[in-house]
Amino acid sequence: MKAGIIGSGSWATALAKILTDNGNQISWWIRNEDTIRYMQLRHHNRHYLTSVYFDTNLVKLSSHLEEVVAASDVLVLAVPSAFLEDVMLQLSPEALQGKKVVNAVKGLVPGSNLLINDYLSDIFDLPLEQYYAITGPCHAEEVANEKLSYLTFSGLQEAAAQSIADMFTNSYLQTIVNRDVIGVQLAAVLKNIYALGAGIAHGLEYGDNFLSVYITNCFREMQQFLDVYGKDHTEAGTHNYNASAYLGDLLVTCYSLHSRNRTFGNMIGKGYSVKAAQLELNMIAEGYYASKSLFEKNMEVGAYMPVAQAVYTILWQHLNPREAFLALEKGFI
Ligand SMILES: NC(=O)c1ccc[n+]([C@@H]2O[C@H](COP(=O)([O-])OP(=O)(O)OC[C@H]3O[C@@H](n4cnc5c(N)ncnc54)[C@H](O)[C@@H]3O)[C@@H](O)[C@H]2O)c1
Ligand SMILES: O=P(O)(O)OC[C@H](O)CO
Repeated sequence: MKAGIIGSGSWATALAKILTDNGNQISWWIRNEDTIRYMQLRHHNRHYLTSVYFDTNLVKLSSHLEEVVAASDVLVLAVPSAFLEDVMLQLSPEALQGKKVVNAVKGLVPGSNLLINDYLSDIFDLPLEQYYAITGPCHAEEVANEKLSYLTFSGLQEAAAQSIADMFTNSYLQTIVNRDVIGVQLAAVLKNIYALGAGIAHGLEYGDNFLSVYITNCFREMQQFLDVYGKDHTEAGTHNYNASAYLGDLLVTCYSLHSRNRTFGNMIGKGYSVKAAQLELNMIAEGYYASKSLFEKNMEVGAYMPVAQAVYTILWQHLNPREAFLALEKGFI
């Protein structure tokens, strides 16, 4: 299977490393011509994971999206959710016909608040059977350093999910395959919101004891949301909450210093404005967009989500973080 990657941030670069380390030839869509020229000359991405060098014989770079999509059987999406719609709308509605689309984005489409599979189904008529999700606790920076990591590949077509996972499996990357393609995506969206909240707590100088209680309550809230959501969306299926795509990703994003969401939240807890934190981070914290999308989505779902709601209200309605956390403290078990 010929693989294509859409995006040039940290995660796209990490996934390109894994695929090319395994000897796969890839087509890679990079938006910026200067970044392409730099990579052709210097063999690494000048902005993200700069220590990762590529065998340029294995990498075909292009800023023409249609070209990359046409050349790929398996298309990996790794653009932050806030830009995904702008990127995908460059394609014709037939462009994804017959393709396997592998979503590595941990987010909802801002505005419509759709899961990526629902968005691709609406715009490109992509059946869920051709759609796969990559989730799990995995920071691009650790992939760059070849530290042992685990990724989960989910899809209704388990055999195809397995063959995609096999393209990524190697000595530093273990893969897990399941059919829970909706649940793992929602868990990934939620954990970004909770990690941002963990960062806020850290910025407010709560300690490790509180953080462990906070994460416990977030994990329960995540399950409550998925349980309520699943009642109206039977395709959501059953979820193994103790698997690494659920609990593991929540833990790594709340605890790791690599986490963009935690770092962003930490600045908010310390008193930065959203704008100032965005400028300082210079990377995308998905939890910021997710908090709004999830808040709106939950108006229909109706799950009890005090933590996600507090994060949304702090970021989007200027609620004082200290006051929000004082209110949360009382409800934790
Ligand atoms: N970084 C990780 O460790 C990691 C791990 C798993 C999943 N993810 C997910 O991967 C996705 C991508 O995140 P990332 O960490 O690679 O982001 P990043 O912050 O490293 O990169 C941001 C990317 O967005 C691009 N960009 C900026 N403005 C744009 C625009 N207007 N249009 C199109 N692209 C634009 C930049 O060129 C860059 O490629 C997110 O959904 C994230 O949750 C990231
Ligand atoms: O750096 P974060 O917080 O965006 O998280 C990245 C990955 O989703 C961790 O699995």
